Amino acid sequence: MTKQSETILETRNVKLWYGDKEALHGIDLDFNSKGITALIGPSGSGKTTYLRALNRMHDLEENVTVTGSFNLLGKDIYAPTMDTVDLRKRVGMVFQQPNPFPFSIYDNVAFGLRLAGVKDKKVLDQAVEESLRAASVWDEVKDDLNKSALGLSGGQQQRVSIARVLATKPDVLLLDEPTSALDPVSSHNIEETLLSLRDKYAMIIVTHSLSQASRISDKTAFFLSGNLVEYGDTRKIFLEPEKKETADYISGRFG
Ligand SMILES: Nc1ncnc2c1ncn2[C@@H]1O[C@H](COP(=O)(O)OP(=O)(O)OP(=O)(O)O)[C@@H](O)[C@H]1O
Repeated sequence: MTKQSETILETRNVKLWYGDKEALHGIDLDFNSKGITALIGPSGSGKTTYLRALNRMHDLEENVTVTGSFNLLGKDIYAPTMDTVDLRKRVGMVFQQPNPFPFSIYDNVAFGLRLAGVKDKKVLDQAVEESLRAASVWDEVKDDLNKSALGLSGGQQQRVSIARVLATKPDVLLLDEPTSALDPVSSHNIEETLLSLRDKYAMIIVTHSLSQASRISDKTAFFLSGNLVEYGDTRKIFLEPEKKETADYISGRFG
């Protein structure tokens, strides 16, 4: 990371239950305002569960209980007064499957701004271009902005999904295995896009790919059975992990 960064998001003693099954057992993690944090760990270790708690996606499910503190720049994410639409603009989510809406590329990227009441065409045009440029897909789509986003390749759709999130000027981007449905070239393009954004945003990425985590992340958090086993600089986690479980996972002994 080249720029100075501060803590933007602090979580403490995060516990989460699906019904009466405790899936997270008290996670403490802080995130810098710039840079990429990878959440790694075997299947079922709680990575996605934790990620979705960060922008209250579990509110949409029944029977989920979340406790602990979630502090986004001094504001309690779970405060009853928190507007979840606003929260999800500030803490945007990119999913595993590219998920463009079935309308034009332009309308996809302008969606969040229009929802926020922006009508001025000049403002929208500028935000759409800036966001598509930031997501490294502008050159490929600039002549087709009025065509359906569903006609794009999976990799282009995923970069348009990233542009859609960037358009609302988030503080934090959550990325849930954003390349796992993509071919190697498209995955590489997404990684390059994320690297180009690391000096501007806090990004938290769930990934099953240890090579991806080591290539692109500044920090790595290793989850196991609903616990955070180890967290630190990615180089340190990969080269000199402190815990045996981390070393075993990194070296491919399980998971
Ligand atoms: N909607 C749900 N209802 C009940 N249990 C769930 C639900 N979603 C996840 N779980 C359970 O919570 C635990 C953590 O799952 P989670 O999906 O967060 O793990 P993960 O590390 O992201 O796994 P993966 O890498 O396979 O996506 C698992 O035991 C899982 O079975």
